[in-house]
Amino acid sequence: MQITITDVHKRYGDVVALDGPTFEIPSGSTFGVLGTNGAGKTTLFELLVGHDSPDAGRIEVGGIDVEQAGHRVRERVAFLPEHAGFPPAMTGREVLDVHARIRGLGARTERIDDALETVGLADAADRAVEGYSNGMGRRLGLASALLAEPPVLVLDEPTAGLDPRGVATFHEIIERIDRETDATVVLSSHVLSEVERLCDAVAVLEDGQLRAVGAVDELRAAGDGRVTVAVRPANERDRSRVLETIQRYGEVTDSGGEFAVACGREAALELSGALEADLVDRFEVREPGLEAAFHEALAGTESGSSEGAVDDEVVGETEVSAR
Ligand SMILES: Nc1ncnc2c1ncn2[C@@H]1O[C@H](COP(=O)(O)OP(=O)(O)OP(=O)(O)O)[C@@H](O)[C@H]1O
Repeated sequence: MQITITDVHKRYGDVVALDGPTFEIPSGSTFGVLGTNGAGKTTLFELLVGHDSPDAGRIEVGGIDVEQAGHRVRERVAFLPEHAGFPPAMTGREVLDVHARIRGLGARTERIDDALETVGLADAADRAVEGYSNGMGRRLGLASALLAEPPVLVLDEPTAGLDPRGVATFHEIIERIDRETDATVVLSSHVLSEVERLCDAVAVLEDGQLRAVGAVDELRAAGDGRVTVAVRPANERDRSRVLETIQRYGEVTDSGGEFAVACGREAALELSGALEADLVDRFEVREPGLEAAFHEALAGTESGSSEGAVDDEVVGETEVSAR
């Protein structure tokens, strides 16, 4: 089910949360909305699922205007919010049973079993939710979203706060949904590697504005050729020393205990020499990825110059297409 976002504006008091992004999310794709904290991702999702209305602009899901017919959109779109809580004394199965009834699905035992199976909670289904880990809670939220077998699944930072194993499990589940259903999956993240792995296409938001949009492959190709160096410290004790060294080479992202920095090939070589070998468990140089395109898109806007920026003609208007 295709989603179109057209010149959407939203303010909270003086804060401009969305400042006119316009792009399309192709039907059946897995689409990533990337952006740093406060970029406007959650706001966009709240509007997309009809929890709030834009001040101006239009969002259509499968040709239906969300503002005009929110109830029809909510039947088609399932939402995994960034923070979802459940009554702690209920079991996972009971939570899903209540959610199924609330949505008018009745007691669909088979569907509940399927959803639990899909998210890997079948064995924990009859345990109280209060005993679930953070990752299990997120997966229960996803199972709830899957109950209605929605054509559109909107996941707000689905892996935020999960440990590396939880992240990996979530990735596998999303990949399975992508493989086994026709659902259009829209997810937000600020972890580039995650979006690169899971998504066909991506939109980059910053300060509520669209900085780049396109198929992941196309955006990657439009990057500046910088490599990404991933470094895993050998132990907790040395993390800050390792980080201190890496920070000299660029902005560092930390995902699941592994640091990553985008830099030129020469700098990567220099960094490998600067890090004491016994402080590092893993040192990996990855070929140019989305990282470069992402930094380039944001760098061009900071300076206000076009130098080093993603060329709007090339990337900003690249037609988004599913792989
Ligand atoms: N209810 C609200 N009231 C006031 N300001 C808000 C509200 N919701 C969002 N904002 C502001 O709007 C901007 C966009 O926020 P939003 O939560 O959409 O960003 P985000 O990209 O999802 O960020 P994060 O990655 O931190 O979740 C931020 O400056 C935020 O402080």
